Amino acid sequence: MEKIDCTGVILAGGCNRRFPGRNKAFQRVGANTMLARIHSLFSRVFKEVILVVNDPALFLDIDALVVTDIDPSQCALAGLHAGLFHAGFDWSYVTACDVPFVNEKVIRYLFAQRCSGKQIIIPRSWEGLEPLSALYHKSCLPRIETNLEKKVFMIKKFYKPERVKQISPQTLESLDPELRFKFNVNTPADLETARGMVQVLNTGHGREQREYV
Ligand SMILES: Nc1nc2c(ncn2[C@@H]2O[C@H](COP(=O)(O)OP(=O)(O)OP(=O)(O)O)[C@@H](O)[C@H]2O)c(=O)[nH]1
Repeated sequence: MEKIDCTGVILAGGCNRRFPGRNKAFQRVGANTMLARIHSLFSRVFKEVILVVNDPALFLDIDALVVTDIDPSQCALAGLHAGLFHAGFDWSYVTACDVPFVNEKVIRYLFAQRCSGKQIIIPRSWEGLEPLSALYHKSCLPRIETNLEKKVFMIKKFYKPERVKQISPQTLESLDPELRFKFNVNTPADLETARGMVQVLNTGHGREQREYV
């Protein structure tokens, strides 16, 4: 399938406080690190991939535009801001480096839902909106900047409801039945859960293994 005119933004500048001593981006789920899983899918789907970090020295090997936060607030909103600021396309799909099961069908569906008047196309799971698996238009930048200045860091707080298009959990389940695309790893226990979610199928030759993610 063709790559889409959209930037894939991966946020990887967090403090990993609930994952002490290790950087979540480099933890393995299945055969690859979480970051490598996301980057590999993004490189297939998007014409541009941006990684937003606070310590670029950790990410020298990755084939993506690596940028740092512009705002010093140290929160995911600051990462979203830098990602949209540097994006070469109007629309960006934004996710976090600790979301190992990004889903191409969900991404392409969200992209197809763009319409005039909307600045955010966002999945709604059974738990609520999923701001770190959503599509944002560059025109969100001024409201993000205002909230960063006001120190209102919760991402959803900058949304203007009439500019947001929500995608229902029922629709999402038709694309990703277990809504894995939004599973995120905060703790070592979450990492073990993610590893358990990777189903490995022995094909009969006993050697070749395929992951279903
Ligand atoms: N670029 C950038 N990304 C961030 C920043 N803070 C968090 N993120 C990313 O946003 C995503 C969600 O972050 P959180 O889970 O809220 O924070 P975290 O640092 O990963 O983990 P905790 O410290 O345990 O809360 C993760 O991918 C982080 O790497 C930041 O200041 N800058």
